[in-house]
Amino acid sequence: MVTSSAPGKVYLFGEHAVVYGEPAVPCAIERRARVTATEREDGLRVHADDLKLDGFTVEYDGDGDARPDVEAERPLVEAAMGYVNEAVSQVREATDAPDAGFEIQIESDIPLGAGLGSSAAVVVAAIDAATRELGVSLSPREIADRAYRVESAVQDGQASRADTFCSAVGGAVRVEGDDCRTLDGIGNLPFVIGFDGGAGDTGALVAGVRRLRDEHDFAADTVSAIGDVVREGENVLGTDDYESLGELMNFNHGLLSALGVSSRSLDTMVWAARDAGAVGAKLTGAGGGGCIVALDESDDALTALKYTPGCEDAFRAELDTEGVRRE
Ligand SMILES: Nc1ncnc2c1ncn2[C@@H]1O[C@H](COP(=O)(O)OP(=O)(O)O)[C@@H](O)[C@H]1O
Ligand SMILES: C[C@@](O)(CCOP(=O)(O)O)CC(=O)O
Ligand SMILES: [Mg+2]
Repeated sequence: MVTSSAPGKVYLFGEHAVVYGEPAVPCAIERRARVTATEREDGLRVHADDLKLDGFTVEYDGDGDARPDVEAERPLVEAAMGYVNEAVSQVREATDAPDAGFEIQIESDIPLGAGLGSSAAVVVAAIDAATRELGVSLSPREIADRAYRVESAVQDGQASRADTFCSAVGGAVRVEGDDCRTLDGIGNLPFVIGFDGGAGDTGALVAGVRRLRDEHDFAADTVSAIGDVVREGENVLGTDDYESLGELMNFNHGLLSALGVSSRSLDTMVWAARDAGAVGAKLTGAGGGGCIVALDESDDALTALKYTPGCEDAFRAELDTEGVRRE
């Protein structure tokens, strides 16, 4: 039995545009998914108590047929289980054990589908735990690469390496296409997170941006403009010029909003944080609902968010310099 954990993340800049080759800067945060893998005879048994569908267990027989212990529509179960299924396929391939069976237990402090990278954290931790369980230890970069293939498969071929690389190596990173690097000397930015209690469908939101980008030149320009914001942000990162960083975050949010991935509650939280003095605020991740990230050294934005109707939870997020690790 092996337990591994991996962190979630916020995007300082660049989500969505990163799918089309623009750079992005996600930062790992101290909220983790923990996955325990135990080898079993055959098939796959998954316990995911945090997965809404209110916590359920799915057992797969040797033929890959899912038998959930709750009444749920099959497509719903399959959608929920996609990441774990694909992660186990990657483990079987990496360990050269096509028939390996696993009991997988998932526990996570990262809200699901909220833009904090729960999918990447679960997949990265699952690949690490299950490969180690079979006596194979992959480097964080190899795990990141396999986890990327999982996200790509589940999101219909439309994913970037950003979330999975960030979760595997930790800290602040920069991803542009296949080029993935760690950013040194960033330090702890004063991140405040607001969570509306909801979630967005990453695959559908990514597909929506793709459609707009295919249909309109101005939408393609909007995606490129996000890349420009990131490139400018890189010049400021590592300095203590939070004002400029914040201004660029605000611009990034506006561009994401133009691409249709914000929501009323995300906008409300963004404005609550700004009105309380945050130097910048934007949605993080795929959008549609879920989380915003604001930059504020004082406690004012945090307090304001806690009293903002529609904001279910607000908390500070510390940079997590550690990526995937065995527990
Ligand atoms: N604790 C968990 N247990 C099982 N599956 C999880 C868990 N957390 C995340 N997942 C998987 O990740 C999906 C959410 O990923 P996604 O839509 O990319 O949002 P995000 O990565 O922003 O949280 C869930 O639908 C589920 O399949
Ligand atoms: C929208 C996107 O850029 C980030 C999605 O992040 P999350 O799964 O919502 O945490 C998609 C991707 O990079 O694969
Ligand atoms: Mg995700």
